[in-house]
Amino acid sequence: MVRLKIQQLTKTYHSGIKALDNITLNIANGMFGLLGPNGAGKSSLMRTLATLQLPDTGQIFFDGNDIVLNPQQMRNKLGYLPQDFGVYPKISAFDLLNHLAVLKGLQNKNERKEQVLSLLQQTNLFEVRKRAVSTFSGGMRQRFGIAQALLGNPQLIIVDEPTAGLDPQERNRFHDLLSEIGSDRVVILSTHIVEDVNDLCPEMAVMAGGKLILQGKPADLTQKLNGRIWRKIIEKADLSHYSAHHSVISTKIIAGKLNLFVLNDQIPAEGFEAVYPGLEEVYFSSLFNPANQNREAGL
Ligand SMILES: Nc1ncnc2c1ncn2[C@@H]1O[C@H](COP(=O)(O)OP(=O)(O)OP(=O)(O)O)[C@@H](O)[C@H]1O
Repeated sequence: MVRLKIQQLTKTYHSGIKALDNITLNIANGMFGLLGPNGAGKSSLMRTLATLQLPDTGQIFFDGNDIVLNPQQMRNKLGYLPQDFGVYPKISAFDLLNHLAVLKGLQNKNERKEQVLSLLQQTNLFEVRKRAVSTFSGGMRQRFGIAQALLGNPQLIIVDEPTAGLDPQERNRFHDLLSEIGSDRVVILSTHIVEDVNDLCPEMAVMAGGKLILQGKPADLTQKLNGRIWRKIIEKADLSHYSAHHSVISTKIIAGKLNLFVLNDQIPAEGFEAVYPGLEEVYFSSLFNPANQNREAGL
C-alpha cells in the first residue's frame, strides 16, 4: 500500500539551479533506495520531505495528509538523519538522546528513559551510553544518528547519505541496523553508493540533474539489462577511441587493468565479452542514457 505520494515536485534555488524537476514518486512500506551522483537533487528532495524547505510547486501526501500544507502533522511522524548531522557535544550518549527525546515531545519521564535505553541497545551503543558523543567514531556517530531518528517511533524515516566515510565493517553494521527497522514503515535511504541500495532496498529510484530517471525493483532493472552489457580490458591510451565509438557506461580498474563497460544490444566489437549486469551497471547505464531508461522503466 502506497503511503508516501510525491506529485510533480519542483524546486529552483535563488541561484537558478533547478534541484527538483517534476518529481513524481509513490512509496510503500519498506526500504526505498534513492540513488544519484553528487548534485542530483537527493538532499533537496530529502529536506523537502522532512519539511525543512518548501517546494515551489507540487504536493506530498503521507497517509493521505498533505505535508506541504500541514508540516507539523508530518514532523510528529518523521525521523530524519541528515547528511551533516553535526551534533557531537561533550555530553554522554544517554543524556543527549534523552534531551533530543524531550525536544521530540516524549514527556513521560519513565517512558522516555525506557525508549532511550532500548534505542541505545538497538543501535549497539548501550555499553558506551555514558561516553561523550564527541569521542565516538564515525560509525558510532551514525548509529547514534539512527537512534535519534527512531525516537518517537516515526512512520517515515529519511536517511541521507549515511554510510559515506564508514569502513566496511561499520557499513555492514549500519546495514544490519537499517534492515531491522524497515518493514513496517517507510524508510528512504538516499545515497550515491550502489552497494547500499543493492544490500537493503527492494525498491529504488535514480535521480540525476533534478529529475527522476529510473524507478523499479533492483532485480527487475538488472534483468532488463541482461545481454546488453559488455566488457573489454583495454589500454588506457585507447580509452578516448572507445568512448568516441561506443556507449561506454563506466570504466573500472580491476587487478590493475582498465576494464571498459559498454551498453549495446549486440556484441559491440571483437574482443568484448558479455557481463551479467549488477545494480552498478543499471545505475551507470541510467546515468549514461536517462531518456532511454525512462522509456524502459515505463515512467
Ligand atoms: N541551499 C541551496 N542553495 C542553492 N543551491 C543549492 C542549495 N542546496 C543545493 N543546491 C544545489 O542544488 C543541486 C542539488 O543539490 P543536492 O544537495 O540536493 O544534491 P545531492 O544529490 O544531495 O548531492 P550531494 O550528494 O552532493 O549532496 C546542486 O547543484 C546543489 O549545488
